Amino acid sequence: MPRYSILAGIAKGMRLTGEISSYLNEENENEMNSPSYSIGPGFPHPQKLVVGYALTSKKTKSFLQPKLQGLARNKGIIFVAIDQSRPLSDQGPFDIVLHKLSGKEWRHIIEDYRLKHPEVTVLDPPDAIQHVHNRQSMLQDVADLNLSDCYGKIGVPRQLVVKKDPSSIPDAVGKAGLMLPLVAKPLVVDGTAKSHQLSIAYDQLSLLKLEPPLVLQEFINHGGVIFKVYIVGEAIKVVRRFSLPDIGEHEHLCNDGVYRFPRVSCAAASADEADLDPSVAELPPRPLLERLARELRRRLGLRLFNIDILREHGTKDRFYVIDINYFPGYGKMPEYEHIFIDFFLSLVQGKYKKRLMNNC
Ligand SMILES: Nc1ncnc2c1ncn2[C@@H]1O[C@H](COP(=O)(O)OP(=O)(O)OP(=O)(O)O)[C@@H](O)[C@H]1O
Ligand SMILES: O=P(O)(O)O[C@H]1[C@H](OP(=O)(O)O)[C@@H](OP(=O)(O)O)[C@@H](O)[C@@H](O)[C@@H]1OP(=O)(O)O
Ligand SMILES: [Mg+2]
Ligand SMILES: [Mg+2]
Repeated sequence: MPRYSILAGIAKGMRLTGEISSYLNEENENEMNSPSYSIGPGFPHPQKLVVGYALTSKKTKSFLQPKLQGLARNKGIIFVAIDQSRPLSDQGPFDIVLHKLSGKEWRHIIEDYRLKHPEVTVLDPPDAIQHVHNRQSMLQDVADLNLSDCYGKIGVPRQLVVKKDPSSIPDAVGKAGLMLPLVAKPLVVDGTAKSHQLSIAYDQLSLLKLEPPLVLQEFINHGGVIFKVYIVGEAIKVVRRFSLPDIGEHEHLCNDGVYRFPRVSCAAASADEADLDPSVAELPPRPLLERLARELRRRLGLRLFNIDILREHGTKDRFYVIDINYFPGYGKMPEYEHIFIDFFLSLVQGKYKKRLMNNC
């Protein structure tokens, strides 16, 4: 029996008798002794909120930290691992499904599940995730936004997509009017280390050495600090990270070739406490981020993502979005545990209210 038909049943005055425990597989049975959550005033019956998750082991470790699990348990939220070797519909029932796995097969499984179980909140829809797995389409929605007069200007760097034939790159770069140096990024982000292998091309000749399919993006000097804007539903949290240093005239002239660079901004070390030039360190204006997050949530159809933003060095309010990631490393986001718990509760409260309205 789907959990939400139970909610609707309760709303109509039915009593709940031990049905929930049959939902939980054995390994979670002792969770039944933990507290339950109440989904709102006038709704006294306690419930368990079950979050099924299908994540890589790396993600499970970084996201499902003991503190999150403990706080969640106290609020009546339990996490249940999805067994990928068994049909998804035979598992649960879940209130929420969290997932980040690569491959077509998983996409089909989760899409099929969404269609068959509209009562379950799947975070997030596979098509919406696919959209941000391509470095061209991921930034298109930002480019389409006209956020030029919202406490600052926000756009995307000029960029060019090269699908094949590296010999055509210098010409294409010239025609598109892109200025060197350029950041070369694999077109598709598929969760592999290779899809995060970026390089800088300093001169025309080195463009021939690049391996399409890729995106060539103008390098934006930003004072070595990047802003990572984490979004969890309605919540927004910004952190500073160290990034690449500026490329001045001198560095540009003295370098040639293609330089691979490491995943500098992914490192856990935060730049939040560093002694930085205030004009570089100042966070982007809150109203700008709120507007951007709201628009992107709607346009992308995602609730769990982050946005990488650069401030052009020497400007106060010229910002560039350079990357959008689905279900990023939230474990590094301060207070992520409370933010997620509130988010999960808000999702079921929202659903419950909707059900009540429909039943009235
Ligand atoms: N256009 C740019 N101008 C200047 N620096 C850039 C630019 N694009 C990327 N960088 C630098 O390279 C880093 C990685 O770029 P990007 O975020 O696009 O790659 P990614 O592989 O998607 O990384 P992530 O681990 O965040 O998913 C950025 O954090 C930033 O330091
Ligand atoms: O490795 P971390 O935990 O930090 O998380 C990174 C995450 O890897 P994971 O999903 O395998 O965990 C990456 O996902 P893929 O593109 O490779 O799918 C991407 O979202 C990065 O931007 C995240 O770093 P952050 O932007 O938060 O610094
Ligand atoms: Mg990034
Ligand atoms: Mg990325």
